Amino acid sequence: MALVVLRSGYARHLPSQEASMVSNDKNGAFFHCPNDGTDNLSLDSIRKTLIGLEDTIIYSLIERSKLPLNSPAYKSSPFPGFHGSLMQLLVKGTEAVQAQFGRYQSPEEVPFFPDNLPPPIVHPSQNCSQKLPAAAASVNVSKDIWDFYVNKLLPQLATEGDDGNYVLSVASDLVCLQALSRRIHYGKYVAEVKFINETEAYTTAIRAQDKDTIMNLLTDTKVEAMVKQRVAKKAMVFGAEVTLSDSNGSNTNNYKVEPSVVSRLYDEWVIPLTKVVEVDYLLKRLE
Ligand SMILES: C=C(O[C@@H]1C=C(C(=O)O)C=C[C@H]1O)C(=O)O
Repeated sequence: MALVVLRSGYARHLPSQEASMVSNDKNGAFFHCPNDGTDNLSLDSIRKTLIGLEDTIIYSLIERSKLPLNSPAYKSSPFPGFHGSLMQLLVKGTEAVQAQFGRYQSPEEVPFFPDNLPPPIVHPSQNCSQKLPAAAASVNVSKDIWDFYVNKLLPQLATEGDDGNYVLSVASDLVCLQALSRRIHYGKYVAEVKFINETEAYTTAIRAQDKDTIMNLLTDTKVEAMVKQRVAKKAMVFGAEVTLSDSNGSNTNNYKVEPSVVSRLYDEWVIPLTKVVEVDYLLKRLE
């Protein structure tokens, strides 16, 4: 059985055979477009997308910080037919539904549980989602993202405690994980543009499988410094506690998520993993 969204907008479960015949022509409006409309690749347009994703990531962290840690949701406990944590169960199930709507047809959307995902019944429209060479498909740092999120970031975000809201907590975790993953795997587009802009230099380094040279070619320390400064500032602005009592309307000592947590997140994880994605993509670019 597969979940099908009909032209009428209603969703129905159909036998898989019938579901795979659902058309996704233009009139059917079943099309997928990266919400930034990346029809043409340029470093500026991609960087603009990454800046937009900073907002998405920071807002998602602020939402998660409203709930306590709820640690039982991350411990392995037997569920009928599934041995894993509540978080793993919810992420796996959500990804299975989203896969049917074509979520993982874009190179920047990488599932955390790629095995046995159902086939898409909705495919991206050709006229607006950017296609990358085949090398992009196998570049995947999801495990690293999951590990740092659960083991390093979450304890800094959520206060100790258990209010039993496990499903709300893990649903909020998934929003954070998908935003972080999208930002980091956007490194594939960055790498492609850098390859196009400096094909000869990258080709020589790729042919020599020279990771250090590739890393040096793609690193822009000025941009990285600006990114870290900007995300800390956004955390201050987005996470400021607004009060009606004091003169300037906000209590500047109390942020929903510590700005230093966000800038360290980028410094220690988001930027390094984005660059790992860029290097891994480029090493495969000439295959
Ligand atoms: C993403 C880019 O590539 C690298 C990674 C960056 C990041 O993750 O913020 C910033 C600059 C580069 O070192 C880029 O050049 O914009």
